[in-house]
Formats: sequence, structure tokens, C-alpha cells
Amino acid sequence: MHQVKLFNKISNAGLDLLKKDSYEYSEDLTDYDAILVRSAKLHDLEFPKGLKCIARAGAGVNNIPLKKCTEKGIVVFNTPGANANAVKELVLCGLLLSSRDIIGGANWVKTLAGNGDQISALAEKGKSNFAGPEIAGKTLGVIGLGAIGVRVANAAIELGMDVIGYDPYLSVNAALNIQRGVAYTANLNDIFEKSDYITVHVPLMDSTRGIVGEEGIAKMKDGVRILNFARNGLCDEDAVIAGLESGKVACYVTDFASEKLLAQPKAICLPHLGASTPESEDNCARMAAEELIEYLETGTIRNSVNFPNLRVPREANIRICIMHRNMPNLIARLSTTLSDRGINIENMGSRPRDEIAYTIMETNNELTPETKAALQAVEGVISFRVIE
Ligand SMILES: NC(=O)c1ccc[n+]([C@@H]2O[C@H](COP(=O)([O-])OP(=O)(O)OC[C@H]3O[C@@H](n4cnc5c(N)ncnc54)[C@H](O)[C@@H]3O)[C@@H](O)[C@H]2O)c1
Ligand SMILES: O=C(O)[C@H](O)COP(=O)(O)O
Repeated sequence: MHQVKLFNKISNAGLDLLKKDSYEYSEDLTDYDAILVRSAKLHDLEFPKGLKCIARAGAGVNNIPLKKCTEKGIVVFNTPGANANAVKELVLCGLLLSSRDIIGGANWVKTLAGNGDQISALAEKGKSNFAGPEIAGKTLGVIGLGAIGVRVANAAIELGMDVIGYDPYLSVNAALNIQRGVAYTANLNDIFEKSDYITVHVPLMDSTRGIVGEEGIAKMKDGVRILNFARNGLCDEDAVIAGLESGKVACYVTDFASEKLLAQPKAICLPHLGASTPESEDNCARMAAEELIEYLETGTIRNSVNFPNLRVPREANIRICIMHRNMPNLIARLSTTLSDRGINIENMGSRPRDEIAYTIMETNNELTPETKAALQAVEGVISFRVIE
């Protein structure tokens, strides 16, 4: 029986895949071999000894201590693209909210309640206070052309905008999905200098923290509108606020509220709503549960953010799944450890990822406790498990 600890509310579309005879899941487990999580912060969590994997039902994994997981042989998955449409739709809404004072106008018109027949005339009289420019014909700069950035860029083209995208690590898949008309730049300054609207869609990492900062904002057009539906630390909050206060930045729309931003009249803060649609909650939960089940039951790794993806077709009774350092001769030592004990390898696959690697070996010979201890003792082995 596998124990799956839940953090956050995970949609039943995923939980229903965890069959009752093989899985127990709850928010209350104290000993567990897998985690299903959304945005709950796991940095301070003490992992139980048997924890094998963490599946993030969503894209961002900055709430998970990846380095610690890798060192302990814990595989972390996310669900690429599963909530991208939901975020794209909210970003399009954010573009319009940043441009036209829809929120101000809607709030103001409510204050006309009680004016009866006069409401229409009063609305006509006051509406000019809430006017704002159209987005068609303006330039949108997209920082990060992944699942969300590409969808936003393509949708903005459809809305008549000129679009420039920046992503130094653009994947082939993303490139194939970018609509004709989206201009690509290898220079982030082009985005800063040429855009009327800038939207950020990169993961939060040391290398991307503050990607929109004081220097970048200084290069932007006066009256630029900035959207951040990716993560808080990507836009330097003090620099954005200085821009809002000086008038350089006309509006900042973000999915990540803070005390300072909530005090800014020209900042629109949403309560991290990007992925909060039933469709994307179902998609993410389903994909996360599938990844977790596949890994626990077969050792297959798909969509991991810290271990290499690996699928080895099943050809023998006993499968040994080994997380190890990516170092010379290690696989030879593993196979010698087995062959010295008369164990024949029927099938195997191995893949590295930077400094670590993952190997699956299959045999029809039983592994004694002594063999298992010998495998664990091979220098460079982080952990291993046997699936029968
Ligand atoms: N608001 C929400 O609810 C919500 C929902 C989903 C995702 N997100 C956030 O949005 C981020 C992006 O999501 P996604 O699904 O598009 O992820 P993704 O992995 O598909 O795309 C991220 C893109 O960023 C690019 N990138 C990485 N470093 C970069 C850099 N220095 N400069 C420019 N580009 C860089 C990558 O090459 C990749 O193409 C997530 O990491 C997450 O933090 C927020
Ligand atoms: O990175 C993500 O996928 C989003 O920020 C969504 O987070 P959530 O699952 O907590 O809504």
C-alpha cells in the first residue's frame, strides 16, 4: 500500500486515479512515500525516510526544496502545460484591466445606486474618468516563451497586437507552436525598449529573480504596463513601485499581492488565480497523479524537474531502480556487484541529468539482503528500490 500525503486541495480527477486497494491518501499522514502538492511551501518540511517522490499539480516548483530532494533521491514532478490555458486567459484579462480602467469604472458605477432614472445620465457624465487605450496595434513583450508565454503571444497576435518574445532557452516544441507574426529577440533590452505592455512567464530561480528590475524599467517606454502572472520575485517590487509612483509605469497587474502593492492605486493584485479553473485543476491533478503512480509502480520517470526522464519496457520479474551520481564506471560497478552474485541483468536503461543519473536494471534472479546492501554500498549510489 502506497501512502500519499496531500498538501493543498487536489482535484478528485487526480485522487480518483489512486485506487483504494493500492493507495491511501490524506492530509493527515505522518509517514508516507509520496506527496501531491500545489503551492504549499515544503522547504521546512522534514521528509519521512521513505519519501520517494513529490508531484506538483502545477508548473512552478519554487515551493519545493529541489536540491535537497535530489540529494535524497526524491523525484520531483510537475505538470507542464496543464494549467497554461487558464493562465493565458487571465493574462488576456490582465492586459485589458491594465489598459482600460474596468475595475475603477465598475466600482464607481455601483456608487450611483439610489439615483434611479438618473443613473444612465450620471454614468455618461462620469465615464471619461475611466477611459484607456486599446491594445490592438500596441506592442506586447513576452519574457519566457514556454507553455504560457507562447499561448499569450499567439492570442495577442489574434487580438491585433505586435508581439516580441524573449527566451534564451526556447524549446523546439515551443518554437513549433509560436504563431507566425511573433517576433523573436535574443536581447531582453528589446523587450524593455519596444514594448507598451510587458508580461513575464519564466520560472522563479536565482537566475530569473528580479528579471524586471530598476535598470530594465528605466529603459521602458513611459506609461508601460507590466503584467506578472508568474511569480512574485521576478519583478523587483520596489523598482515597480518607484515606476508606478513616478508615472513611468502606468499599471502593474500581478497575481501575487503584497502589503506594499496593495497600497498602490495603480497596481491591480489578484489572489493567485491563474490556475484556479476547474479545467486546469482537473488537468494538473490528473497529470500529477499519473506521474506519481507510474513512478511508484514501474519506476518510469516522466516530467521530472530534477531527475532524468526514463522509461524502460518491462521484460523481467524484478526491477531495480537506482538513483546515483553521474560518474565514470558506476554502471560497470553496479553490474559487477550483481554478476559477482550470479545475478543476470536481462534488461536495462540509464540516463544522466547533470550531476545525477537514474538507472533501471531488470533480472529474474532474486536479490538477497546481502546483494541489496552491496548495491547500496556502491560509491555514488544515492538510493535504490526494488519493484517486483
Ligand atoms: N499564476 C499562476 O497561477 C501560474 C500558473 C502556472 C504557472 N505560473 C508560473 O509561470 C511560470 C511559467 O509557466 P509555464 O507553464 O509557461 O512554464 P514553462 O516551463 O513551460 O515555460 C517557462 C519558460 O521560461 C523560459 N526561461 C527560463 N529562464 C528564462 C530566462 N532567464 N529568460 C527568459 N526565459 C526563460 C524557459 O525556457 C521556458 O520556455 C511557472 O514557472 C510558474 O512560476 C503561474
Ligand atoms: O505554478 C503554478 O502552476 C501556479 O502558480 C498555480 O499554483 P496553484 O496550483 O497553487 O494554483
